[in-house]
This record gives sequence, C-alpha cells and structure tokens, in this order.
Amino acid sequence: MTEIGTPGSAGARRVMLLGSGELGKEVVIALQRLGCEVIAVDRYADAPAMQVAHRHHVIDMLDADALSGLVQKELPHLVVPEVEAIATEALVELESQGFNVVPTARATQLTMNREGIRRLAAEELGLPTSPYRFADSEDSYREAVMAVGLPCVVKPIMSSSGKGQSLVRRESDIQSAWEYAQSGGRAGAGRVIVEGFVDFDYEITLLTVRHRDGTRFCAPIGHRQEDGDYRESWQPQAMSEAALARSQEIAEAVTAALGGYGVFGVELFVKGDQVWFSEVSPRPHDTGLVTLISQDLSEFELHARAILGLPIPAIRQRGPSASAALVVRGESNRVSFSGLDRALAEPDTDLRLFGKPEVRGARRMGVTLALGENVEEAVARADRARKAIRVDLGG
Ligand SMILES: Nc1ncnc2c1ncn2[C@@H]1O[C@H](COP(=O)(O)OP(=O)(O)OP(=O)(O)O)[C@@H](O)[C@H]1O
Ligand SMILES: NCC(=O)N[C@@H]1O[C@H](COP(=O)([O-])[O-])[C@@H](O)[C@H]1O
Ligand SMILES: [Mg+2]
Repeated sequence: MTEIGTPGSAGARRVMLLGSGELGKEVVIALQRLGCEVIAVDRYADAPAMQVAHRHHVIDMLDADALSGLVQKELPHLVVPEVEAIATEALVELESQGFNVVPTARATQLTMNREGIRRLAAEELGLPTSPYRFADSEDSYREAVMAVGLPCVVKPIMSSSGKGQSLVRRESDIQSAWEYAQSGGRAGAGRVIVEGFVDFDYEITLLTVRHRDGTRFCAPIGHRQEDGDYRESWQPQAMSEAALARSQEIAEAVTAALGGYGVFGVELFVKGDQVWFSEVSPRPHDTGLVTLISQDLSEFELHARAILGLPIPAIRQRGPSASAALVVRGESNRVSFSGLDRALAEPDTDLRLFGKPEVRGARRMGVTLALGENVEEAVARADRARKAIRVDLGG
C-alpha cells in the first residue's frame, strides 16, 4: 500500500517514532517530505525530532503499558524505533495485534540487548565475532574476564554510544570497568558482555537497505571512535575486494535473519581480508550521518522510502565525504553556537545543529559535513569546520 493521504485527515499515513534524537529528526524530515503525519516520542521534552514532527509525546519508553497505551491511542500505520532502550515486549505484542513495527518487533527485541544479537550472529548464523561471555554478578564477571583474556572490552548489555563501556587492558582496570558498566548503561545496572579485543586494521558501518525490491548496500563507511562513541566518519572506506565481499555477505546474512524493511547499520571490524561482525542497528546509524552529504538519498531518506514500501532504484554516491561529531562538554540548558560563518566558509561544507535542550557531561549536539578530493581532505575539512564552531554554555 503506497497511498499517502493528507496529514491530519483520515487518510493520513501516520508514523510514530520511538526515540527522537538527531537520527530521528532526519527521519522525520524525510517522512514529512513524503507527506506523512509524524508523531515523535521520547523520554524527555523538546527532543530534536519532536521539534520537526506534527506532534509529540513524552513517556517512559521502557514502560510497556505506557508504550502500548500510546500506540493504541495514536493508531500509527508504522511504529519506528529510533533507540534501543524501548519495552520491546510491548512491540512484539503490538505486532501480533496487527501493528507494523520497523523493521520487525523481533529485530528490535534482538538488538535492544547485546546478548540477543550476539547469540543470533555467532551461535545461530555462525558469523565470526570476537570471543565473548556474559555475566550478571561481580564474581561471574571476573570469571568471564579470565575466560576471554586481556585485553577485553566490557559493556552493559543494554547501552549505546559507548555508555558504560571500558577497555580492560590490565588487571587493575577490571574493577573500575565493572563499576562503570553498572552505572553507565541506559537501563540501569545489570548484565554485561565481556568481549575479546579485536585488533582490527579499521572498522566500518555497512549501511544495508532492505526494501520491497531486495537488499542494497551503501558504500562502506569508515569511522574513528573515542570512548565507544564516534568522532569522525567517512565514505567510501577503501577496502580490498575480498573484505568488501565478505562484509556484504555478513550484512546480508544478519539483516535477512532480522527481516523487515528499512536501513540497518551493520558494524564490522576488518583486518586484511578478514571480517568480524560486531553489532547492528535495525535503523539508521550515527556514523551514517555522513550520507547527509555523501549520497543523493541519505540513510534517513532510504529508511523512509524502504519503510513506506517505495522503490530505491539507485543510490548515488557523490564522492569522498566525511562527518565530524560536535560533542559539547559541560552543564547547560542554553547552549549556543557561534563561528558558524567561519565553519561554513569553505565550499562543499555543511552543518546540522540538533537543537538538544541540554547537556550534562558530554553530548553530541551537532555534526559538520564535507566533501573532498579524497577522504583525507574531506575529513580534514569537516574537522576544520567543527573546530571553527565556538560553544557557549551560557554560564
Ligand atoms: N571487541 C572489541 N574489540 C575492539 N574494539 C571494540 C570491541 N568492541 C567495541 N570496540 C570499539 O568500541 C566501539 C563501540 O563499541 P559498540 O559499537 O559495541 O558500542 P555501542 O555502545 O553500541 O556504540 P554505538 O551505539 O555508537 O554503536 C566500536 O566501534 C569499536 O571501535
Ligand atoms: N549510537 C546511537 C545514536 O547515536 N543514537 C542517536 O542518539 C540519540 C540519543 O542522544 P542523547 O544520548 O544525546 O540523548 C538517539 O535518539 C539517536 O538519535
Ligand atoms: Mg556500535
């Protein structure tokens, strides 16, 4: 069904976003351009996607009753998760009642939790991953670290953007990594994954689009992470033919197992021609913000098309491109940005400011984008644009 009626009327195509951050904001804009009626939801007010949606709701998305109640009230044609931390059991129930959950309720359930997706990829699909163990208590955690060996990476099973994640290099890091995992996760204390450290040459996100006519891959996106959170991403990442073919094979396998329509961000580690699966977002990916400048259809527009059942006959890559995350540090609810004239003075440079209402600690609040003759130039240009921006916390 690809009919789209007038927003606000009985024939409107209603889409509800669960999560309203910077990625959702761009998805909302893409959906609005295609005439949809969009309802943004998150756990806090004035979230980025709320600022561009038809209407919004603030609820605890981990509360299954609150979530179901809202969906029953709004009756969206599509329910589009934008973050991991959602009461996915409610999505499973809603799907069984006939609601369309993107990409599927099972995909959101398996990926909200590192254990679900890791066991699917490694144990059911037999894909290569780092060695891993799960633990619930400090004692079992210590055993897990011993079994996996040092160095290892410790993460809460429910977290993203590196929250609660540590690299344990030596014995003396073991205790603090446990404590950080218990306090830093998005859904409170609890189970952790201990992963063997993969000594990769580089890592990529392979944006994979499942749509009505099949599966398409975007050019591979390379990225640099700091504290488990991305700082710069670029496209295309240079790779051997064998590594790219293997990456696409892994992405095909994992996205086919999750099913449904939409963009998936498949995270892979690469060393020579060897590729390891790391994790997957069943939704646009932060490192894919680069596609706002690098492709004719950004990952957000691809997501919108795919979930609406529209065709994607081609994806045009515009050449070497980069994004640089603008991470603000401090405490403020009236951050302002200046130096934008200098940031945008170079040709082929662009900017998004997300409009997040506050910062407590460190928060990604914008991104700069650039094209270049080659990837190095694109990264340098995006980085110069970022450095030109001055942040005023208003204190
Ligand atoms: N087992 C590992 N070996 C080596 N590096 C790792 C490993 N696990 C994670 N990393 C590094 O930490 C980064 C973040 O890890 P991961 O993607 O699992 O965290 P996340 O919290 O889900 O982040 P995001 O939500 O941004 O994807 C990876 O991109 C990689 O650079
Ligand atoms: N790696 C996942 C990711 O980038 N998710 C994006 O960050 C937002 C949360 O930001 P916040 O923590 O600043 O509220 C999410 O809503 C999503 O857009
Ligand atoms: Mg990741």
